[in-house]
Amino acid sequence: MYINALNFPQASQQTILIVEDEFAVANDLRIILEKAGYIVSGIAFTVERALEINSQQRPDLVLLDIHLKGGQSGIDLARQLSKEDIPFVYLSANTNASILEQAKTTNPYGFLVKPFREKDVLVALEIAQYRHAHRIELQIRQEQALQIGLTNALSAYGDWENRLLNVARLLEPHIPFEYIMMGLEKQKELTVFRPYSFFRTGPEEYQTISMDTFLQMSGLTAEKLQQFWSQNQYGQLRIYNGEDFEVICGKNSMMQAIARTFRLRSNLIVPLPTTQNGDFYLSFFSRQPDTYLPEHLALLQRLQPSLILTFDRLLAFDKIERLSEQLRQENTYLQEEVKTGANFEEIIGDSPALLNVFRSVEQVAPTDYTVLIQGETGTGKELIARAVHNRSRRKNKVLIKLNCAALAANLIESELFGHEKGAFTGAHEQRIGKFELANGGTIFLDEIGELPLELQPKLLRVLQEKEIERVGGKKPIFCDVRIIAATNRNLEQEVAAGHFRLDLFYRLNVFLINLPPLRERKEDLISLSNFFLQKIAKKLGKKLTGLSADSWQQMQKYHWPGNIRELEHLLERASIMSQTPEVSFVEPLVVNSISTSSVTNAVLEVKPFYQAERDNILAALKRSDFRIRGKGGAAELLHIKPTTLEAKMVRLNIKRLH
Ligand SMILES: Nc1ncnc2c1ncn2[C@@H]1O[C@H](COP(=O)(O)OP(=O)(O)OP(=O)(O)O)[C@@H](O)[C@H]1O
Repeated sequence: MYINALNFPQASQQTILIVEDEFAVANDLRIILEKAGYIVSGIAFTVERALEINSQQRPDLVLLDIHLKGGQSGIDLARQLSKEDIPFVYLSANTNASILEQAKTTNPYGFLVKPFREKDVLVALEIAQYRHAHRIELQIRQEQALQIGLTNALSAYGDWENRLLNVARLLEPHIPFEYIMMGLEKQKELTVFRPYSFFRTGPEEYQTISMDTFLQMSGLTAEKLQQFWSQNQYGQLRIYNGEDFEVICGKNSMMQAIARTFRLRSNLIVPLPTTQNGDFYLSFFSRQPDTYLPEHLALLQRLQPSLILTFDRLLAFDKIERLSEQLRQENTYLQEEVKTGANFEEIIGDSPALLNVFRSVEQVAPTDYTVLIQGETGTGKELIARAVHNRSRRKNKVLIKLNCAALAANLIESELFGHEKGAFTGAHEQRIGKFELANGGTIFLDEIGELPLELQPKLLRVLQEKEIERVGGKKPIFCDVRIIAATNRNLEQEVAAGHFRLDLFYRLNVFLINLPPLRERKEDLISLSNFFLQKIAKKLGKKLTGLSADSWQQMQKYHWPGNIRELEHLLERASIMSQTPEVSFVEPLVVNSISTSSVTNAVLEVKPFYQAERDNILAALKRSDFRIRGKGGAAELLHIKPTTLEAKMVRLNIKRLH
């Protein structure tokens, strides 16, 4: 632009209104303007007077002081002038930052800082006139640049937080705000996306407001926030200034909480309907009660189509990436499941004790309650967990099983919650954890009593907030997972011994299912034996008709410390050895329960529990020739799962012999 202030040909045609309550300043201005050939349409000391003069003669431009006598300020008048498309230049002296911020929101055509020189005034006027004459063209160019900037920012490499922060930076000069929130309105799938909020702390300075920060600043509890959030609803593109803002805050608790926390007084909301997971929205908040103008609305309306397109594409891309990762891991998991043959759900038995358990399963399955299954090893806790899942609304989603005793202590966290690439040595790729994998479905935490104390608060957080955080991750991820936990320990005793957190125990113990040991439901022995013999016959390709009377009698007397797993193993071994269709035990079942009254000092050497456990494991390993798995392996002798035995060996520092 070429400016020749002292020889402006159209100056004499222009009428200027001076709004200034200091007479000396106003008079100086009048002299400068008239000397340059402008016509001064009037001098007003107040907004009211300025409006009066304007109604008689529309000026070509207004020179406007920010601080004026009377109830209204120059900023109030500026808003009126904007509506009427009259260009204006502010005159100001020692104005503080907040007033300047407000003044900026009115889109002035220039600023003149007092005291000013004649030359400054004339140049400012010339620029203002030029800008006004070319405003449409300028606006189009600015909008195009903004549109390109927004698309680039959104498509840039990086995480959502950075992308959206750049979006906020680009929008702020056009749509002022102190606080901005961006996210998906119907966040059924919070895992895909959660809202991002930024608080403007200064020009070009923003603070990311995470959920935790917001909770701290607002004083809300996580539950309350979740409740407000779920009720949050946005309508169409619109402005809430002044009273409208108060009204909407009265109806929308989420908005009210934000407004109270950051002292906000107006809002502009822009929904961007995408084809992915509901509407994306941008919500601008300002500390001034009347910041948002129809022109802001109009600008966003013009930007809307390209923003929708970009968000749609990005969300779809994100979703595909996530789903394919989940699918890949689900596949691996299911393949493992099929290999372990643990996919059946046939629970045999009709003893009153077991029927009671069935009733509990029917009762709790349709709810989303956390279930805690307690029972000795081999009583069928996993079967019951599957039964709960298969009778729940989640039955078509995956049930992920995790044996807390069989995890290496240093990998447990990453197994449960996943990790980001580079989170620790060896984390070459991002990996989603079992909780994320189970999203929408159920997670079965077997041997929960073995969960290390330091991980218990993290599990508690999932139960309370339904949120997980990947190792090395920056943001929490929402997980809609039902939890079923099982233990063969008495968790209450574990709490008393300080091995298990009381708060976690209460969270898990919402609905307790006690699975009785086999010795308390011997009525089931017949049907269980028949069921297993049929299964074994098929597997071995042998004809098996039943058990010998002697074996049957032994079974009735035996106390079954390894419960149903022991029964199955015993029948399998006997069937293999059996020469006839009628199966008999090769070795008699030893009833080795000792009543406390018969215990003598010679029988009972008291050892620390871990020592006794260690000795017992060593004995089993010795007997099995250090074989853990398979028939006659140490795990079978101890009536525990091989994976559990392996974990115990690591914990008790028992090294394998190769
Ligand atoms: N009622 C039942 N009907 C048929 N099979 C059963 C029944 N109960 C248990 N089983 C079988 O017994 C074995 C052990 O069951 P499961 O693994 O569910 O026990 P658990 O209590 O989870 O054991 P642990 O405490 O060692 O984890 C499995 O092979 C299971 O299929």
